[in-house]
Amino acid sequence: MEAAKRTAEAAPLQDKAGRSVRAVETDKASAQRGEIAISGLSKVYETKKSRFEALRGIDLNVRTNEFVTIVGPSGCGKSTLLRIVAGLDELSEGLVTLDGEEVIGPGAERGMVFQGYTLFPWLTVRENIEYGPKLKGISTLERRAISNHFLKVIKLESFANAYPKQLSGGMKQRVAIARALANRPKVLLMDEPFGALDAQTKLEMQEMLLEVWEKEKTTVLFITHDIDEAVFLSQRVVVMGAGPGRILKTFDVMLPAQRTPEVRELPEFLALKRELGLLLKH
Ligand SMILES: Nc1ncnc2c1ncn2[C@@H]1O[C@H](COP(=O)(O)OP(=O)(O)OP(=O)(O)O)[C@@H](O)[C@H]1O
Repeated sequence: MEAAKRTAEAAPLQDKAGRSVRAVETDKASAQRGEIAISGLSKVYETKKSRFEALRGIDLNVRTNEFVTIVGPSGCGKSTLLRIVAGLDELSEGLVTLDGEEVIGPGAERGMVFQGYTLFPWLTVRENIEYGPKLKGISTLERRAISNHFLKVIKLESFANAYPKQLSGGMKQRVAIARALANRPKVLLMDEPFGALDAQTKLEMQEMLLEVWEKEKTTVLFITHDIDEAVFLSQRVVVMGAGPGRILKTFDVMLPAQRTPEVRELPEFLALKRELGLLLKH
């Protein structure tokens, strides 16, 4: 027993690329996980005086490792839907499952990134990233390996000891993504994460997110107002309509898997943007 314990303690916590062993092992397992199934979902906001049907009859499956974006007019219920998947809001009817298990509340297997910067201002970048693993009781050494890995992924190694107020908006969102990923979520739920960024930073963040998504193998459900962003990032675009919020149409994005900036010039890219634009006008 003692010998086994010693061996475990002596085992390297990082692989050659500097990634924690736990991270590498979890990656292998994550290839088969992260499937969201939403069926017959309705949401009614009700008070004694009023009743508002925000969502009606939503059916949507997001496959393991898939990147799906939801677009739709303001108020059509995109955030409500995401909050229900996150377990932050309750549905009125229907069912949401993650890998077959009913979602009944928030959970570390579902990471959230919002538009507003939600970093803890009193913690450094590294401490923000290590926050979730620390709550889980992961050792200091292993937490360090996790934060090292994600600092590298988001290319902010030199800002490890900086505080959020010392970062630009784009950098803060990179840390928010790293912080969500440090919990090794099965899915990443993103509500207009780049909505507040300037145009150039937004493009850089989109490319960075795709790199991270490919590396970390996470299912992503992403909300945006920006059609260009939706087409560039995703494998599928879901268009919602309002009154009550419902799914109008789903589009497979038939673009090269490698989304280089040149993809934006392709006729297929422009055609899909046009089609989405027309649908959203009505
Ligand atoms: N707690 C609440 N109580 C009552 N109504 C609510 C509540 N939260 C949201 N709503 C209503 O539900 C509808 C959907 O809101 P939601 O924020 O999900 O839309 P959205 O598509 O994300 O909008 P936006 O793109 O502007 O963020 C809106 O009409 C909103 O006013």
